[in-house]
Amino acid sequence: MLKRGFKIALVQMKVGADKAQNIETAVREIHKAKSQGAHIVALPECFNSPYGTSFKIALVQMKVGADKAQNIETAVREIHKAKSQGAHIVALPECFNSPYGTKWFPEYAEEVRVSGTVPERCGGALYNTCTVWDGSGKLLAQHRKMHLFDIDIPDKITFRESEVLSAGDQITTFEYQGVKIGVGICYDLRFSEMAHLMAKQGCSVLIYPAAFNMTTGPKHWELLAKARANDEQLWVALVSPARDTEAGYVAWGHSTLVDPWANVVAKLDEKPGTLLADVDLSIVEEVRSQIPVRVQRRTDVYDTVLKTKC
Ligand SMILES: NC(=O)CC(=O)C(=O)O
Repeated sequence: MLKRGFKIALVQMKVGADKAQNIETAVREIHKAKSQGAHIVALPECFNSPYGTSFKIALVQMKVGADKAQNIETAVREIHKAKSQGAHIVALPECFNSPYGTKWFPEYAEEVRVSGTVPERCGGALYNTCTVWDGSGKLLAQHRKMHLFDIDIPDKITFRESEVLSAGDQITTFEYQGVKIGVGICYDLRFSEMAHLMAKQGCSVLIYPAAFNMTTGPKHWELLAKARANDEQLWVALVSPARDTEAGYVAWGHSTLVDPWANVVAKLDEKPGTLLADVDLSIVEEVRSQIPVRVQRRTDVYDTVLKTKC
């Protein structure tokens, strides 16, 4: 029957935020086209997802103070603002509800799951935990900081999260509207193995709520974001609290978005503000196909393996 020609149907359908609705529309149109004699039916690119190849991310670099209710109010206001400006994903800084410091974590810890990154109390233990939620209030992911920030730089900064916090032991990734995203918290950024395992699980974007300081921030913040982006050929977003020079722990600020070529595409200074930018996922494929290190690894000689189950 196809020898002398055939009927093709090109379905120009509406693609919205509701994945199930998109699939229902596609199936209905396929059946309709078939009943009208179509031999081949084609759907648009990313017919199940509104992003196409890009989405908008908002990194909320907010002022975090001692007033927990005020911190939460600021976060909620900034989330609404970012959404009204078209953001699909909004990220808050590490410990957005609490001053960053081991003496504060027990007081500010939450037993119920709270969005963003907060000190979490679970039974007798405290964690530094990030949860991710979709627009309908469904929990998509929960990450407990896996690498605790225990450092000692004489005359500069000594910090020992392990005095009060327990470490998580899970790699955390989630899928939102067809995009696989990995989450790490602050010191986790320093561990290339963790980023590599998230990339191996299919991530195109890594988001790190973080709070580097005035010693490590200028030295390593941007360097590490670029390193992870370059190593794994994906997007890296770092979101910090704004700098408060009166605080016990002074955050570096400079929330940053780096593309898979390791270009810094957007960066804030130290003041409160929201970085709103497009994340173009086609660049992930571009870099990975042009510099194909992912398929050139000598996994016959070495490997990075996950030892806990996700
Ligand atoms: N605060 C952190 O967890 C990490 C940090 O400041 C650093 O690695 O430097």
